[in-house]
Amino acid sequence: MSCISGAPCLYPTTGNAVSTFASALQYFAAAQCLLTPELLPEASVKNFESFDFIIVGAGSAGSVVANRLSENKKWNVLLIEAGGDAPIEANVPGLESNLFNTTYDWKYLTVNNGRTSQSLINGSVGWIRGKMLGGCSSINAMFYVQGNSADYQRWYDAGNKEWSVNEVRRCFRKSESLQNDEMLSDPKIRAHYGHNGPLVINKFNSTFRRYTDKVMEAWEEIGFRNVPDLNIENVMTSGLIPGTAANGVRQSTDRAFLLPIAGRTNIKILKRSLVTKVLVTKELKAYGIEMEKDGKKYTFYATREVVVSAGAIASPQLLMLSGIGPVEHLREKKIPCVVNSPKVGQDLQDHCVVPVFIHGDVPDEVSVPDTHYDNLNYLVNRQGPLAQSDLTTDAMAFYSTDKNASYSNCQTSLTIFPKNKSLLSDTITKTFRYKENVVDSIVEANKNHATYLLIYNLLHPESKGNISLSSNNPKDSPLIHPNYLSDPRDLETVVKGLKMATKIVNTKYFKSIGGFLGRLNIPACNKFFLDSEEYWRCVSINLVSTLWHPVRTCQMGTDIGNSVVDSRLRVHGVKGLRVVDASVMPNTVSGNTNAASIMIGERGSELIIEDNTKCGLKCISEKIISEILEHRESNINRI
Ligand SMILES: Cc1cc2nc3c(=O)[nH]c(=O)nc-3n(C[C@H](O)[C@H](O)[C@H](O)COP(=O)(O)OP(=O)(O)OC[C@H]3O[C@@H](n4cnc5c(N)ncnc54)[C@H](O)[C@@H]3O)c2cc1C
Repeated sequence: MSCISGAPCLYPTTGNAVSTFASALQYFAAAQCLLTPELLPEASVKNFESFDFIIVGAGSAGSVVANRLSENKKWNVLLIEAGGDAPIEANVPGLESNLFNTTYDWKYLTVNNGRTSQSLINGSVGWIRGKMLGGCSSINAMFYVQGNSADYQRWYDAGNKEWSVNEVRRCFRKSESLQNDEMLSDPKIRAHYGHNGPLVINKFNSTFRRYTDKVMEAWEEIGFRNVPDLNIENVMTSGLIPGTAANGVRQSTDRAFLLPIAGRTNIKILKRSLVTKVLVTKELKAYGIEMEKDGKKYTFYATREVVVSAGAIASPQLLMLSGIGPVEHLREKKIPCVVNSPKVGQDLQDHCVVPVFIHGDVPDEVSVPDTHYDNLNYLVNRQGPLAQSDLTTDAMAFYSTDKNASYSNCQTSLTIFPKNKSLLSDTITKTFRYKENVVDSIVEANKNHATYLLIYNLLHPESKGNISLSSNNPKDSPLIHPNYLSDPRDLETVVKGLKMATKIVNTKYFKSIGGFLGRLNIPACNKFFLDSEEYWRCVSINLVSTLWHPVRTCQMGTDIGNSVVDSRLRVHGVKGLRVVDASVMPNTVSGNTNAASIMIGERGSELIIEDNTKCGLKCISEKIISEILEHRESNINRI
């Protein structure tokens, strides 16, 4: 037997060395316990119990709503989540991709349209979605991006008067607790962020910093100015983005908004419970929900409101299952129509992705002992590769294909794979579902070269997708038609944006490391010159994928003809029912959508609180109480 170094292991010892190292081993064997926060207790709830509010979904927005509504001790709140507690992998940033395609992911797949994404397995894009406390905030890449003020001005200009830029900015600050010393030392940055909110914002200590610094110099060289804060300046700029991670641990919304209120007696949380229907009276007032847990059906009542925060896929799905949606579609799925709401599930927007692979001489292969050291470093110091996302670095650029634009239409984030990195093949196969021929061409180049992956995404797509029901069974995944690049303007912007991004290959840094653009083996595109417009047009059509930012499927707006909810997030046509999550965005934002979803949770809670404080107990009408009693009687009799 010999040590890693090759020295013999059976070396003379007094015994102390053995016990010293053995105790260290014991420490490391138990170290995963140091990573786990307390678990939120499972509520004990009786079937047919009543609450003031029922919230469906404990994700980015729903966790915020649950926290804010239960601040009022007089209100009883029930929060229902389809998934369970997040696993250890959700706490450790560098294990993010290990959650994909597990029971903690809804594992949605888009419908193959026979035209785009044909170099993906079965022509369908994997729409990862968190199915656990924290929702997608427990599985995402942790970038904290607020978007451009012009995005919110558009919301306001479309008639959504509750969403002025000032209100939106105030609600971002309400959630935030900026804890990065360098950022705090800059007065402008300090003033931009909030400091007393539950959500910790910090920066990653990237282990790739010496390379990200060089890529930032390269971005500067091609006109994407380096700035100290990308949430303040995000047009033709590059920099390091802050993250929802603190001291090497993910700050998901359950950790930030639910754990601290575990002691409140007026909130109950049900886990692993699938809400299947919102109950609506004949007078069109929501008065409860039906759900399933461990194969049993339950009914719970809401005397004030039902808040749907199930995310951009499941929220429209639940509305349709409850009879609120386009009448023809409901009829086809044999669901009685409660309200004909034609925009439910429509006008879906998503940030679509096209990858650019650039190969170069560094960074070199990571040795096995280095990997072991990295793991120990994380356990002891919460530092090293495991303290940052395994899918991306924190370097990012925002730019526009239009020279005079006031906000960006392209975003690029940077991932670095050292030479011969097995994670590269895993990432592109499992995460992006690329077919073998594409994967092989990238992995082959990575064998002897480091790989810089620029994840390009289109920020303001004109193409509109939709979500519809595959059946009236709540357990069946809905049909997702993203319709990426169906509007020709999108393809033109993507091609221009990619051409701007690839200029980086000719910068000083990339020349110094022998950088070259990798050709992707896509048979349909192999006839085109590498980096030509035709090549990128072909690659984009064949490889288009997602950054997992679906929005707008329950958009807010002025009436039922153009939207699903009003500016106060009340579902058009039904009283006592709101949607509060990413699905209500009237237009997507210039960046990743987690921060905006949390902000929607904050603003939505304020609107609910305002409306329910104004009317006091009058919000609970006698009519509703008698409906609930009648419903309970008839159901209890049936049991
Ligand atoms: C892989 C990935 C990476 C991402 N990276 C980033 C990033 O780095 N930065 C960023 O800003 N954004 C990122 N995003 C996007 C961002 O996380 C989402 O936009 C945001 O979390 C959406 O919040 P939400 O509240 O609308 O929905 P969610 O967070 O998805 O919450 C919905 C919750 O409802 C639950 N639910 C659904 N249906 C039911 C039902 N019928 N009954 C009970 N519960 C139900 C779900 O399980 C889930 O917990 C990423 C997303 C993914 C998937």
